Amino acid sequence: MMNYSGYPTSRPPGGQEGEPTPPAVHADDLTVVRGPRTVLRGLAFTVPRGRITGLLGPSGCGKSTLMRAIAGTQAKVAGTLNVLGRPAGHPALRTRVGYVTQAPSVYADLTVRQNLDYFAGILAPGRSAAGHRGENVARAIADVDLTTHADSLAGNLSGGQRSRVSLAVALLGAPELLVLDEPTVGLDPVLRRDLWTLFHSLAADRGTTLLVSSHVMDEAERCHQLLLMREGEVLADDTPDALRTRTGSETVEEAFLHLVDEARTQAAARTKETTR
Ligand SMILES: Nc1ncnc2c1ncn2[C@@H]1O[C@H](COP(=O)(O)OP(=O)(O)OP(=O)(O)O)[C@@H](O)[C@H]1O
Repeated sequence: MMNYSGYPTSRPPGGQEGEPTPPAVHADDLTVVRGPRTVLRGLAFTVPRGRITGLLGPSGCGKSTLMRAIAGTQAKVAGTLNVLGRPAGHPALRTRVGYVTQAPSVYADLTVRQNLDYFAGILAPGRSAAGHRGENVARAIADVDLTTHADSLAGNLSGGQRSRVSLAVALLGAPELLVLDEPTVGLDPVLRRDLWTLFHSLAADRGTTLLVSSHVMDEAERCHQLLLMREGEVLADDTPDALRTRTGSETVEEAFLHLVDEARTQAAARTKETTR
């Protein structure tokens, strides 16, 4: 059943039947300060559930900072930032949100399987969960296509393979929201395509929401929804099709450039207005 906002209605844990399911992420007037700089300024956007939202923008525009805020690891976050209906960083979100940083976080002196066994043991400790843990570990390794490397030391893998071990760790708990910071950077085209196929099957078959950052505009075409960022602000929050149509562009890259020019013109007009 859909409600007026386009979100399905269901009974959220502890909620009333018929209440709308909150979006995966809802931000309003979100501001983040890092050191002396305001890195994110007054952001307002929504990330829908069960879809792939691409977070795109040039290097340094604030993508990682926004992802850290959503994952609850960023200090000095002001404004509204709700994740799966709770304030970002809420302890109840720990098992519901998977976050993969740009730097792979795996133990180099353990094999792929040992890394996953270790994290699976933290998620579901105890002897009685051993069978379940084994299944989850095998599934996560297969998901990221590392079955043939399961017994290799993580330290002996390539950078791209290590990133996929990190992704497999995040998949272990079957999170409702996966926040992936530049997961395809440095991967060859075949692996990039395979990862995008995995992202689509996670969304379609498991209902997972994915927020995927990239500074490569052609990856935008693979997303259901886009958040285009520039210099700490959201330029657009729309589908690739709508963005292309609205700006009369052939590609999302062209649409992005169009929006940048539009924002510059508006900023110049505002400056002229205030100096009059
Ligand atoms: N610890 C910090 N103190 C002050 N400023 C910081 C800090 N970390 C990042 N910044 C600044 O915040 C801005 C946003 O950084 P962020 O890493 O979020 O960008 P990004 O879009 O993810 O870039 P990239 O694609 O290169 O990873 C940058 O201008 C960066 O210089």
